[in-house]
Amino acid sequence: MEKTARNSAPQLHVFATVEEVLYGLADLFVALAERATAARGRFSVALSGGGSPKKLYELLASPAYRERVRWEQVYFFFGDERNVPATDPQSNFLMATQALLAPLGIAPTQVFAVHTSLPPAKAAEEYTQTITDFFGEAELRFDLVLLGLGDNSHTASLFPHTAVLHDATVGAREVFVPELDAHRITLTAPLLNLAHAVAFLVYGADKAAAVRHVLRDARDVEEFPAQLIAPSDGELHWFLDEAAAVHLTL
Ligand SMILES: O=C(O)[C@H](O)[C@@H](O)[C@H](O)[C@H](O)COP(=O)(O)O
Repeated sequence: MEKTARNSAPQLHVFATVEEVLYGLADLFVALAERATAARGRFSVALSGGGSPKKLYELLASPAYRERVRWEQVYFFFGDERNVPATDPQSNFLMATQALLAPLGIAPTQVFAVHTSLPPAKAAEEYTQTITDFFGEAELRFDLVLLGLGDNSHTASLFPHTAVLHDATVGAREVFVPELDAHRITLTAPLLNLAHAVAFLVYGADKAAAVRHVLRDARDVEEFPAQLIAPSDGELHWFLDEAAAVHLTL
């Protein structure tokens, strides 16, 4: 049973079980893909990394969902990446490939990975160009950005007390994917906030404090970077299980 709460910005979708959370977000994915392909002939999605989304990707690639999306029109990017080889277990690209892209037979031309074989600064510069080239003269707006939440309230690789939190360098045509440090590359909050839709997937009691910090505590983006995520002209969804949402009153 879903409990939803619409307030000024985030749409909260709280479910009793993780399975229901995953199905709820998978249904949104399908709906957004239909909307985007009808409007723009394609669906651009920035995938999140870490452990939480793996089950979502496996569900989308399962018989329950694989026929409900026109995958040949879906283009995959990464909200952040670790600076490791694409064969490294820490690679977000590897996780998405194993859980989603390979099972669906997604063509390599539809997948835009960070080239972590390059030095981080070069990889960031090149990925910036990759993103701007993809959108070309069209609006520089992902149709969907998927995000997770760390127990320290980071999202993507926007970590507390780091300079990238203040990187507001998204202009008409310039997008910076700054090197966070020698370990990661991340899309910046201003770029993520251009999306037509952003969806957080957060489950488990270990995330409950971070969820409260981000959604209920006073604004303090240095401490709670995920508070930076507020699409300027798009939807913001939080898909949560009850354990992660325990401190929220709906
Ligand atoms: O590359 C990453 O790890 C993600 O971009 C990161 O922001 C992740 O979403 C959170 O750290 C939550 O990770 P879990 O889902 O593993 O808890």
